[in-house]
Amino acid sequence: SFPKITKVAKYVPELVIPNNQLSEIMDTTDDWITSRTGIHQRHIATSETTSQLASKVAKKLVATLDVKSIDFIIVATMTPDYTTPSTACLVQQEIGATNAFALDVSAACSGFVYALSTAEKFLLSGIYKKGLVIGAETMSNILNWQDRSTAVLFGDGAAGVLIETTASDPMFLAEKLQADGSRAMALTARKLPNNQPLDVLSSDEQSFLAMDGKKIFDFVLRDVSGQIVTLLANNSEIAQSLDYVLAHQANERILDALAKKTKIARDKFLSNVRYYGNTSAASIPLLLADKVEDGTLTLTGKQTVLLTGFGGGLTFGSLLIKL
Ligand SMILES: O=C(O)C1CCN(c2ccc(-c3cc(CO)ccc3Cl)cn2)CC1
Repeated sequence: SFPKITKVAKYVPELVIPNNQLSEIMDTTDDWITSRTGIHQRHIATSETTSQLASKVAKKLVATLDVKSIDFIIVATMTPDYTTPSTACLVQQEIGATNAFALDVSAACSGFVYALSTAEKFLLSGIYKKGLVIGAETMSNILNWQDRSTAVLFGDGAAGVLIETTASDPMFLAEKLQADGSRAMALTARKLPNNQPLDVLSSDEQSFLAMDGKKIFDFVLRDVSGQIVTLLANNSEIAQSLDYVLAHQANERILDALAKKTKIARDKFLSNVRYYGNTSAASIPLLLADKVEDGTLTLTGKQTVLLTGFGGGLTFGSLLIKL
C-alpha cells in the first residue's frame, strides 16, 4: 500500500489585524495592500509560540487516534521557538507522541512541500507507517514593524496533515525539489550573532526579516514557473487531469503571473492569502485545510493537485499528487 494524506487540520491565533489597523501604526493604506498583494487581514500570535500553534494542529490530527501510533513528527518552519530543541520535539512532548521521532525542516516557504516529500520517503521505506507533517509560523516575531514594505505582507498560523501508508493506489505521482543558494540573500531573517571570544567575524545585527521583493518576484516568474512547466510536461498524462494548483500564498498578483507563465487556467489556482497574509511554511497546508473544509477538495483520491512552494533559500518545490 501507498502513503496517503488522510486528515488535515489548521489553527490560527485569534487576533485578526485588518489592513486599516496597520495604517494606524505605519505609513500604508488598505488600498495599497489589497491592490498590490490581495491581503485584507492577517492573524497575529500575541502570546502563542510557533510550537504552540503547531501543537494545536497536532492535537486535532491525532484526536481520533492512539497517539502512540505516530512514528514521526515533521514541522516545517522558519520561525522555530529555539535552534534546539526542534519545534517538532516540543510538539511531540505536548501531544505525548512518545514513539515518534521529531525533526524540523528549514526551507522557508517551500518548507511544507519539502517536508511532505520527506515524509513520503519515510513511509515508502516501509520502516514507518504514520506521521504528522505540519507547517507553522509566527512571522510576526521576525518582522521589522517599522518597515511597511515587509510588515504588511506576513501573518502567523499553522496547519498540517496526517500521512499514513493506507492507500491502494499511489497518491504521490511526481515531484521536483530544487534550491538556488546563489540568491540566498534575497530573503533573510534572524542571522544568529557570533559571540565566542575569538570571534573575528563582526556579529551582524541583521535580525529582522529582509526581502528583495523584485528579485523574488523574478525568481518565481522565471525559475518556479519553469519548474512547474517541466514537471507537467514530464507527466503530461497526469497534467491533463490537473484540477487545482495550491501554490505558496505570498501574493495574489504572483498567482496571476504564474497562471499566465504556466498557461494553467487562473481559476485552478486556489487562494486564501486575503485572510492570512503570507504565512510562509503554513500557507499551503492552511489552503489545503480551508479547501477541504469548504468541500472544494474531497480527500477521496480522485482530484489531481499540484502543490508548489517557493521562497527563502532560495528554495522551490512542486509535488503532483492525487488527493
Ligand atoms: O510593490 C509591490 O507591489 C510589492 C512588491 C513586493 N511584494 C512581494 C514580493 C515578493 C513576495 C514573495 C515572498 C515570498 C516569501 O514567502 C515568496 C514569494 C514571493 Cl513572490 C511577496 N510580495 C509585495 C508587493
